[in-house]
Amino acid sequence: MALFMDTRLLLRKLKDLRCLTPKRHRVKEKWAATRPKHPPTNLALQHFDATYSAQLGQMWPSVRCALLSERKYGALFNNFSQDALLEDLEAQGCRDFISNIETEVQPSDPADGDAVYQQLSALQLSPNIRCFVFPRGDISRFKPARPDQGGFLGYYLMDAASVLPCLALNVQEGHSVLDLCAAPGGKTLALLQTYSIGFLCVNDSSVSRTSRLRKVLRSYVPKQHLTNEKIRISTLDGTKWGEIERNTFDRVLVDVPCTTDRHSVLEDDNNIFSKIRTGERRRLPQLQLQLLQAAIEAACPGGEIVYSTCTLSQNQNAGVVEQAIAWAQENHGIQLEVVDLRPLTHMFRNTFHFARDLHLGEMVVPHLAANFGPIFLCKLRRLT
Ligand SMILES: C[S@@+](CC[C@H](N)C(=O)[O-])C[C@H]1O[C@@H](n2cnc3c(N)ncnc32)[C@H](O)[C@@H]1O
Repeated sequence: MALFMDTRLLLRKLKDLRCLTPKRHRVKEKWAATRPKHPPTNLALQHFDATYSAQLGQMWPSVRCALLSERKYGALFNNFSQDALLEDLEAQGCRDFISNIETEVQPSDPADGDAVYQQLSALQLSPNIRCFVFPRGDISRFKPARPDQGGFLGYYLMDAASVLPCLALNVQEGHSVLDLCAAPGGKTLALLQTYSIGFLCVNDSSVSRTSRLRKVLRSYVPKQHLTNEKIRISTLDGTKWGEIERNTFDRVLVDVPCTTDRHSVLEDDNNIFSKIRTGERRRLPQLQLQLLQAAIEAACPGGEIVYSTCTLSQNQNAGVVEQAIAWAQENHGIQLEVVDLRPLTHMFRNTFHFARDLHLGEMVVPHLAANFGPIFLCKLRRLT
């Protein structure tokens, strides 16, 4: 009997060996017929090779390599969970990169040390946001988070650099905050960790993504923090926000749709470089501009806006911000100042690889030893 089974197994194996099947009898596998001739991931890479080699010069080959390699995650710690996870995470060898800044800030040049420390004390970071990462060069993965006794998950896995726009937003006690493009909700969750927000408006034009966001909030945040007095969730077109609520919010986060560079080179599904989405992709800078304009109008005078993307593209980053600043001045007499985020990048320079000498904003660039990003962020303050 055993001999019979072995023979059958052997025969099946032999059948699998294509080299033994005469060519005329070979059948093309199904995927070969349905796979697009030009997979979107290839188109994305071709596009990036053309634009980023010009934009990033010598840096592009190493950034490209990191972009194509496995990304690193951060575990956004959920302060609403009852689980004693801190020790567990630390025992795994990871650390909270935000509270560990004391050890990171060691100005190599004592001459510029004072200036850096002055800037650091001026930069009040949103309190209570904690995000754990494995050390530089360590590519260990986090286990999926488990629910605590109350059913709340202990951490949310996301690109650790995505926390930077939330930190830069600098939410203070009682602030009213608008998260204009919020789904699936990683940054909303980070903002809620501050416990400081007076009222939070969460919006995303996509109904399906907003339901994911609701699910995320239910899995991490107790009901008493999600009452109508504290939070409002909407599915409006964010570009129209200026027509709904002007001069209202102390803080506005506008984390716009973009070419999501990392996703675009790795996943064919839902890829903005697929042929049928060419028009949508070309219209992105215009949509991003309209969303940033709406965010500027929604902020109150003195209020602050953080614009963020997950692309390296200059057109979708500094290009959009420049146009929005000019538009606000010319059409609404709104004066904006660009807030210097160098203290923030200095603070986290041991965790992330930042682009050097951008003329506007800051950018986390993927790097094999610290494979986070890309994340671009630029902070504006309304002076009028
Ligand atoms: C980069 S994602 C936001 C990610 C989110 N901030 C987070 O941290 O999980 C961009 C979002 O913008 C939304 N979006 C696209 N067009 C929009 C519009 N006109 N108004 C509002 N949201 C829009 C998309 O549905 C998408 O969820």
